[in-house]
Amino acid sequence: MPQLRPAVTRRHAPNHASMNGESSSSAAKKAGAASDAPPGYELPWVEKYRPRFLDEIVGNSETVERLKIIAKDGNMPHVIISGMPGIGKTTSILCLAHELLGSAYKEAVLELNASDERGIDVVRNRIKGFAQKKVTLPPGRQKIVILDEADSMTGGAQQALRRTMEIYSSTTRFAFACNQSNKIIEPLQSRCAILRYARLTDQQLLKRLMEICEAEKVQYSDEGLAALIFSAEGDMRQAVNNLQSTVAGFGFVNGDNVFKVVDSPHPVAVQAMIKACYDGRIDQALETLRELWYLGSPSIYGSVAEWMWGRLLTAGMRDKGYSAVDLISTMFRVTKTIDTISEHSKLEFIKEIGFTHMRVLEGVGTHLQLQGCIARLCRINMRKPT
Ligand SMILES: Nc1ncnc2c1ncn2[C@@H]1O[C@H](COP(=O)(O)OP(=O)(O)OP(=O)(O)O)[C@@H](O)[C@H]1O
Repeated sequence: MPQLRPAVTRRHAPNHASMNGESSSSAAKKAGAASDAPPGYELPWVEKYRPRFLDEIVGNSETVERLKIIAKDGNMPHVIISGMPGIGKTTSILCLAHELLGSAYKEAVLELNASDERGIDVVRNRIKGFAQKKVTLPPGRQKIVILDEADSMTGGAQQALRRTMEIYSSTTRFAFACNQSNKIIEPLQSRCAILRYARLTDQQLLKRLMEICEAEKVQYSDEGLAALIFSAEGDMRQAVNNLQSTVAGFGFVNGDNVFKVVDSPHPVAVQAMIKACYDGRIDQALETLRELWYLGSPSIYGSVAEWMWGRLLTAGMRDKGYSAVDLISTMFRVTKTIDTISEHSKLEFIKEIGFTHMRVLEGVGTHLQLQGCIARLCRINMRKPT
């Protein structure tokens, strides 16, 4: 992952488009921007830059190659695409359907997602009705039923699909997108080709973000892009949404602005805390923790009144108030990326942070819990007294 560098290289995204004599709209097209929005209406960038062709999909290249072959040859099998949110599963299915069906898309595709009713009645009526419908298609092409977020369909509705998928398979194919393929019942899984999408790498996110920055003429720093990538954790939708929110809120994408938008602890502060633990500087580590936690909970003060006083007196000074879950998960992610800690200590740190994370999730998300974690991290590298 690109390291968060304290030195900020301020720059304006070079407008290669205009340098090459291209307009910014053609740069946007290069980044895959959809151009059918009415003038003056700004689409969310995740929609504006949703890939329209399989070629434009970033990452998971082997799986996307398989889809391209299907798009070329036709005769699409029933497919399940599974993976974490925001990595291009739905987009891939939509691109595939467009490439297979072209202008017949509107007539020959039935798209249902979690916002539609998808109980057993919909399977019996709408899906069956669509499967029975006659549509003239090029040879070797079938109608497509796209079931997005299929893992939230009821068991009964999934059971009801079994026969429909078989009876109408000569004219209708099914494409499921889901986060967890194990939530799709076994009989459906066995009827489908299962494709798994992995989370996107930092380089893949970076490349796409830079393309969008160029198309939108966004002002950014390297540190800002690294912060977007860090907070997105491989989720392209999150990265693009956070980019747009930061631009809308601040006009300039740097680390501080991004972390304000995503409202998570600044990794540079958390990194300093972890390094202090590694060096055995417990007072400093606890002080950083206090700054991040401070005023997060009245429990560290004698009474709520005292806590309110504390808030008033120190308002604007150290009002971070991050929750235990935010802090412990950032500690985990930051520890993974610190290069200056030996591999052995890193593993020990991650183990300790993992145990604390578990306790926090069990309900004990107190300041004391995190202080205990810091103390144990400091102990890892301490030499035993001789
Ligand atoms: N691989 C990718 N390449 C380019 N853009 C992507 C990719 N993945 C996601 N995006 C961007 O994120 C948006 C959401 O992607 P998509 O709907 O395909 O996610 P998903 O994997 O189906 O997520 P969910 O599981 O939440 O439905 C797209 O409109 C696009 O802008």
